[in-house]
Amino acid sequence: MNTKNFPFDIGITLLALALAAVAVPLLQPSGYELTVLSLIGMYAIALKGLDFVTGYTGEVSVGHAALFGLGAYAAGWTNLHLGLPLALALPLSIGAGALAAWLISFPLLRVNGPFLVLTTFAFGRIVYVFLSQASDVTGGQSGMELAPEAQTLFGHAMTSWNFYYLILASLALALLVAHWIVHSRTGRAFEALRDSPIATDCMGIGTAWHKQLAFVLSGAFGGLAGLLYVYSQGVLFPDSFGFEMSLMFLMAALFGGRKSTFGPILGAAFVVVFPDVLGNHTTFRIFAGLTLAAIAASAALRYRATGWPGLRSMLVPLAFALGMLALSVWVEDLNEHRLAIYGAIVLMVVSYLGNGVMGLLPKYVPAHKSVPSDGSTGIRRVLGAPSAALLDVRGVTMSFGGFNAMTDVSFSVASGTVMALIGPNGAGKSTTMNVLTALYQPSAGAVFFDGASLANAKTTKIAMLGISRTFQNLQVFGDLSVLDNVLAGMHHSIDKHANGRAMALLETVGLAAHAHQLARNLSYGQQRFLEVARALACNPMLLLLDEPAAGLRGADLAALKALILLIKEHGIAVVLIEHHMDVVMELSDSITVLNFGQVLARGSAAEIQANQAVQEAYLGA
Ligand SMILES: Nc1ncnc2c1ncn2[C@@H]1O[C@H](COP(=O)(O)OP(=O)(O)OP(=O)(O)O)[C@@H](O)[C@H]1O
Repeated sequence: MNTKNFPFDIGITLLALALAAVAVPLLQPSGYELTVLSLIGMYAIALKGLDFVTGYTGEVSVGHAALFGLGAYAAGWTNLHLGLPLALALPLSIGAGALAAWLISFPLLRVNGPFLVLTTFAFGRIVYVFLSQASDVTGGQSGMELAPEAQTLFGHAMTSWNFYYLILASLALALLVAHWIVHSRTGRAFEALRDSPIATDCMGIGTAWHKQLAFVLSGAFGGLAGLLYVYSQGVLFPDSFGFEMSLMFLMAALFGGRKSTFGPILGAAFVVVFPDVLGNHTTFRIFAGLTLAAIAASAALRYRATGWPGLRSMLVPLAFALGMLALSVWVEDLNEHRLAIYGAIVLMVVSYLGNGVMGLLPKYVPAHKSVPSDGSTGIRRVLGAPSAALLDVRGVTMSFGGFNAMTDVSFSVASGTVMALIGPNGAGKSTTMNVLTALYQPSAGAVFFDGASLANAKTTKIAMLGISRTFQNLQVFGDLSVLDNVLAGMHHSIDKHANGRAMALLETVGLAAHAHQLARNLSYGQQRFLEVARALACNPMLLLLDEPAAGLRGADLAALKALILLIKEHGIAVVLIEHHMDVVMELSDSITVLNFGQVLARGSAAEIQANQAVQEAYLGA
């Protein structure tokens, strides 16, 4: 990804912020209006932080307000008790948010789904109870009030204008930093782990570390927003950082739109301004009219792009916007229905506009600078002397609660050769691959790779040592582009030549024309080839292919055979699990047959074909 070319999203957002800086004085806002704008800015920074977690790694946090609060209280406390000027508390607030997020990330790593949400909830509660009960430190429910000098810049009074510009500048900076992070290999890793944690680990990227990093970043951004909050408000109350606030952050993040630069600003504006909009008849009518216009325009654009299916997806939002306009015209007193309308709007956006309000805009696809292939195959040749037993599996037993999926399995694979692992369904072939990549720890036996034992080696370490794999149940990173899937495989070797080499790999597997497409839009067969390209991007010495020909026919099957031979020519050892016997017999230098978790036979293709026991157990069938 090219971080020097600002795409549309960040460019437009920064331009909008710059225009706001120029235009707001012309509108002669009141102090109150400036305070509202400043609040939107602060919340947008906190929301951008939350987006690392919700948007990029795909987790849900309902404890974000606690990080915001800790940043605010850390600065407030040091100002009150140690006299540290708030203007100098920046590292402290960012550090407090980041540290708390790092600590909570340890229990979060152990859980998923609803348990993860509950853990963030519990964290938020603990922080809230601390802020509201530890009166000696935080002032408890009576709050923490700072001296007026605290809100100065080294003695110079700060006006609401000063705060407005300070927050605008901080927001621009926060958006730029976030943009830089999500467009780096780290951002790619966040998205990879969201789509397939197993594949992420198997490419050596490290799911756990990147998940923690996303939480730490969300804490750092939350802490920064907290500092701006205490600096501009001068007082802190625990209720500003409780569960309701966390929920509001989450709602605003989803409302504005995930993974969008402008989304957090829209989300923040919605939660700050909308209660006022609803309180006034005229403003609500204007809002309802503008909403209908925006949804109608978006529906028209979708109709033009994709015809009836595009329009159909917008019918419910259109009906909703019409209903809201009718309501704003006919119902006199909206005040008592305020909360219901608020809830209905959130429900609508979250359920029917998957990408939030920003999803209403036509998808902007930046013109990709087509990076040419570097002209090679993209496959890294294995250097050094070939090894007769690059992979040496010795007496491995893998037991699941008393059931042995593998019993005393031994085989070895030489560099630059193809060894097929065949056998009936349930024979233990995929289990073997899972043991080789440390997704399972064997109950007995040992695995040696390139002369060293893999005992206790983690999945990511094994990838770094030179073993990469594909998956029987496809594990592509669906929401990344095809090119980014391959670049994710180069996580540890990324350099300025990476794009050219990734394109070369895509050319080698026949997917160069699809480089900028989302991987999930590829056909099943194309995704199989993409997994091979991604695994090759990790520079393996040993490649494990789990049923690469499943679902392939005709020309694709021939292309796969040629590809496996090419891989072998580069000195890479291949373990091939396959049910297509023509592929196995044509390509294999040796074959190991598994049956009920045990090695039934070993030998060349001819020997295996002639083996009576194999005939009976597998080939005959
Ligand atoms: N995590 C697990 N827990 C319990 N049993 C498991 C687990 N993983 C695999 N097994 C069992 O181990 C046996 C071997 O499964 P495995 O997936 O390795 O077979 P396979 O040879 O790859 O089959 P197929 O050709 O159908 O993919 C099966 O009986 C399976 O149910």
